[in-house]
Amino acid sequence: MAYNPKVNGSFRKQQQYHEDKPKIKNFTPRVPQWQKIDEEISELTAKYNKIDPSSIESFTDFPLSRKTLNGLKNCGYSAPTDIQREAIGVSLQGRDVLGAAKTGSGKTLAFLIPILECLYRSKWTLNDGLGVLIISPTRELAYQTFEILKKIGQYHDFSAGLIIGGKDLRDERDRISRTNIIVCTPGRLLQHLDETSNFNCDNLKMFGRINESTQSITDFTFYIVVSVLDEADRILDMGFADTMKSIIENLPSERQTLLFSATQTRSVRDLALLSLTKPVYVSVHENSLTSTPATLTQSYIVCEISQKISIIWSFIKNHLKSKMLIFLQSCKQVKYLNDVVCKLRPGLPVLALYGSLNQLKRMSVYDTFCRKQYACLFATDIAARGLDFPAVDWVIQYDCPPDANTYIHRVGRTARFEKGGEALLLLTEREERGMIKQLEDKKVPLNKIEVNPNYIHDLTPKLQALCAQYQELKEEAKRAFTSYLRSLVLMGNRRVFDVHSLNTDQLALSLGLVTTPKVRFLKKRLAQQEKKQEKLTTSQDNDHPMPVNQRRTAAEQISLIEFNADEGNDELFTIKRTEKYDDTPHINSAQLDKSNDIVARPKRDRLSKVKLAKKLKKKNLLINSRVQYDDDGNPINQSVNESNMELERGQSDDEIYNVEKAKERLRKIDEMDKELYREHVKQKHQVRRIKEKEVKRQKQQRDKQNESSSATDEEDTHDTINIEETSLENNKYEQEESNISDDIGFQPKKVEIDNDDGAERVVTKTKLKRKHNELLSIDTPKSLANKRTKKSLRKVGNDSTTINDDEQLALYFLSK
Ligand SMILES: Nc1ncnc2c1ncn2[C@@H]1O[C@H](COP(=O)(O)OP(=O)(O)OP(=O)(O)O)[C@@H](O)[C@H]1O
Repeated sequence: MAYNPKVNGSFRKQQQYHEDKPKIKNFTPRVPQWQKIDEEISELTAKYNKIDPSSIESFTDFPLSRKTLNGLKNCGYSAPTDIQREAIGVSLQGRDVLGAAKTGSGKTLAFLIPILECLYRSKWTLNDGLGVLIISPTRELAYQTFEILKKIGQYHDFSAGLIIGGKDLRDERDRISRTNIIVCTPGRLLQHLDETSNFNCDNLKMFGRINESTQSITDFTFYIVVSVLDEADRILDMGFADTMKSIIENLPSERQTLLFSATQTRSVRDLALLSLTKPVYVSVHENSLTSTPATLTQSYIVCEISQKISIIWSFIKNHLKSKMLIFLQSCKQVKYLNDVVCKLRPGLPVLALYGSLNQLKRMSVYDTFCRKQYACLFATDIAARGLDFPAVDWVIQYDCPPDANTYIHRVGRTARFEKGGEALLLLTEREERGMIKQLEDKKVPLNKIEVNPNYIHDLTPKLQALCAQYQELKEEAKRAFTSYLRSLVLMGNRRVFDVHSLNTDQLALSLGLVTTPKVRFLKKRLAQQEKKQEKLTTSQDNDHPMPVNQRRTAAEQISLIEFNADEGNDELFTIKRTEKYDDTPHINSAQLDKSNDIVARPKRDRLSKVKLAKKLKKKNLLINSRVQYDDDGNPINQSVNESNMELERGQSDDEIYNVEKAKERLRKIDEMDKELYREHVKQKHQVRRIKEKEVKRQKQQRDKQNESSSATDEEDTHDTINIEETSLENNKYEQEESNISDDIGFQPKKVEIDNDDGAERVVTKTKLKRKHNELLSIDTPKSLANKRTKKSLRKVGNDSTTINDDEQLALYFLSK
């Protein structure tokens, strides 16, 4: 082998290297991953009880897992906000939490961080199924929360799913049982709980609670769920309360519950519904001078209702370099204003977000508005809570909010996380009187401003022209008009919202409608109120005769009735939302620990069916009686009803409600029915036989006449053929009739020959049927007896008499 200095040289070097190194290497075994995780978990849990919120400056000061800290760092979150500092510690300790902080203060992370930690600590895997439920009031908010969860939880191995309406249910069903964290809306969650067979919350396994004696997390044997209610007060509001109740029934009783909102609920009823265990109330801005962000400038304008649309149009035209969110009360108003403003081309992107929009469109509008620098978004209250649209400059409330809480959430879409923003509220005079007081009570600082009339561009003529040009737009305007009035009626607070004080003609005109649409529900409502007022006056006159000067005026009484509607007396409409914050008892922080003792209000007993039936019977009302009528409007089957009554009469309650007796009674009625039916069939056959005989006889007569006559001209032959065909058809038709068809759309003609003058008459199937029914309806015992006698007479008589008798009998029946 030839010498290669390069190779040989390097070989020598290698040899030298190996000779220098010690021959036996010290082997230190690698620590397995699971052991590292175990060590980290025990290290973290040991620190939970030592968390001191006041000393925390960065997220790394919390005992959080490396994966969570990395996720937070990646998203640019380093220092916690006030609510995060206060709430994360207690949540990690396994306590139920009621978290309250101003809008845009970072409540979302305050519950997302503990839930990730809690799953990590219990070594949750994909196979363990559902561990955490996050419930949001709107689809957009659920979507937004899901997106943040994905970002901060990117280093964890948990599965998360977004369960909201408007998405493919089957797809959700397939994956739901394998999902660890579900972010959902209440309705859709309940649908899955009801319909998805492999989805239940029974075997939710979660981290342990604080051990009462040692004050440390030692007990890992509990099976519990962490449920998070974002915008808790809204979710527990009247619209969702029933759904939430059903959801909570499906959750295990051992669970940790976190509730967050800018306007936190402390109503006893809500807390009883959730059955919280010694909840901790975390409110970081309770002592703040205002309940809205300090960086938010708020003002309001008082104007006529008819001026609103022109003011908004002028505002948009003057703020083309802004991002604005305009709130309206109903979907139809949003749709109309959006369409109108789009048609008028203001010079910036115009969007609309409302509940009746399809899900894909909703998502795309949400994304578009997030991305745009300058845009105008018309929206209903689905955009009022929790949505974190970046850099919104203006929030305008075109319609007065239903209550102060809704106001706070609406304006909270701007001035988020220490950024600036402005809010403008449009009010009518009446709304100003009622609403401003409420807002002041809630610590909302507002300035009244005047609008320079020179800046208002009157939009009415343009709208009228548009409505005249586009029929569809006109219809939309009508719908917007009606839905606004309806929304006013549905508002709980009658001191602020009075539909009858509105000038509806002016409102319609301002929307571009020349004539005011008729609103039936308003008329009905007025009539109801008048009735009530009359009753009130008469009862006052009768019960408490009062001097005239002390009696209430009609207007006062109407408003009194309206206020009564606040208490749920409104019969025509149901109140959508009540101001429960004012009328339900509240619970303070000190009392929260005792909230377990709260007892749900007992339900009123309902009348059972038997009790109801007995009550009706006492009043001599016949239960489930039905009277049927024939074509001429005469009652039929009366005999059965009567016999029912006969049977029931004279029996004691025990006999009537005895099942065996009832069965016996039904059997008797059945027998009677069968007997009647047999009689009917007999009559039917009898009549058909008579008719056949009659036709046969007529044919024979004609044959005889034909034979005897010498006339053989074509016309006569033709006639005969016609008649023969007709009679054949008659037979055919009778065959059909005997089958009693229900096909009323098809009416074959029947030619009937008048016995007196031999003329042909066209009879429709309906007429025939009626006649047939008439024949069948001869079911009185007397007529039956007559028929039987005639039949027996025919039997004993000779042939010729039989024919005559039959003919007479047939005529008798036909003339009936
Ligand atoms: N620790 C933090 N550091 C920096 N930014 C944060 C922090 N926490 C939250 N934010 C930002 O603050 C903004 C508002 O947060 P979030 O939506 O959680 O507020 P919120 O209190 O839930 O508001 P709302 O009451 O309207 O629901 C978001 O843009 C979020 O990214």
